[in-house]
Amino acid sequence: MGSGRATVWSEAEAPKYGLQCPKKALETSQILEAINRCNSTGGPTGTHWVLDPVDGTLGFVRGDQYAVALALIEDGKVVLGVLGCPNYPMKKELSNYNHQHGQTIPKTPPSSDIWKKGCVIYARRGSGRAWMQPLIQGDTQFEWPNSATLVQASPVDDPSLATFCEPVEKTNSNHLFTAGLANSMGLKNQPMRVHSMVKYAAIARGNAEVFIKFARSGYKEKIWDHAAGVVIVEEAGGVVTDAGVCPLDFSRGLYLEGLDRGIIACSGPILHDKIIGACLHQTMSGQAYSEKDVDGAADTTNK
Ligand SMILES: Nc1ncnc2c1ncn2[C@@H]1O[C@H](COP(=O)(O)O)[C@@H](OP(=O)(O)O)[C@H]1O
Ligand SMILES: [Mg+2]
Repeated sequence: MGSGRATVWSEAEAPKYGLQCPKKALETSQILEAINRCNSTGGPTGTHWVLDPVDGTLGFVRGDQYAVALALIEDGKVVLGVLGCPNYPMKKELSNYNHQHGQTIPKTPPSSDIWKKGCVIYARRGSGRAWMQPLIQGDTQFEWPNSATLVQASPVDDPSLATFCEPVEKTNSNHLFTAGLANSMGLKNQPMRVHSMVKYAAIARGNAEVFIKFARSGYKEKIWDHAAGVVIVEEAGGVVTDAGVCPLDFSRGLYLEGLDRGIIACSGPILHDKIIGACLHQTMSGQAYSEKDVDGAADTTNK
């Protein structure tokens, strides 16, 4: 299951990850057959891997943030999430440096020796822990924990100190509505606009406190754009719901069916309560939340 693109993983890399290399190299037809087996449509029962091989395509083509996202869903619940973030630095201060300079990655790193580019962040449901480690470089053998470190969502619960992140593209989320929310909550920092599920990674490792995505009405969120990120944020201590305070429902097929307006991911319950309150207030006071409501630009296509 995935977003329709396929990556062919190099068999030669297998031993690096403690896996057995196939005795004979796979032929193209065998690889295509394996890819064709990826035809699950999800649902409430069974076990499914959910893969987004390039999440944040625009970020990828721009040389900015993107993620390779993998999640395991068992009977409709996400039990495992892994985010490979090739342009997201291990060092927290470097991610902050990027944000302060209005870009998600610096084009010129401050110093190449401290610039360990790229990380993998992952969590298992119920473990209460989320891990981060550098991408395996060169000939390094993968031997867990291989410099993996625990990450935790930020303890900040004062909105005036919190940073919120959102999609870069205003076609993907209503920036006007989120600016209104941020304002009514007293969020003072500039929004951190980041492509892809790296936004969930930023919450889980404490670079930002709030992630809000309010897509146009008619747009249906895909499970592969959120599954890995949600479990990672939750295990790192964060809270993720829709605007109606319901958990995201991964049991209803390829889409997050029944999603109430938008997605709100926070570093903790206090900020989450505040943003839900602000959201209610904003909706009651008639502020439109979807771009369609704002400018009539209905777009019901599901890319
Ligand atoms: N009109 C739209 N509204 C909301 N999300 C959209 C959208 N069109 C595409 N997307 C989804 O938003 C994802 C990117 O998220 P973000 O905007 O947070 O970077 C895309 O993932 P892909 O890039 O994997 O296709 C895509 O699935
Ligand atoms: Mg995606």
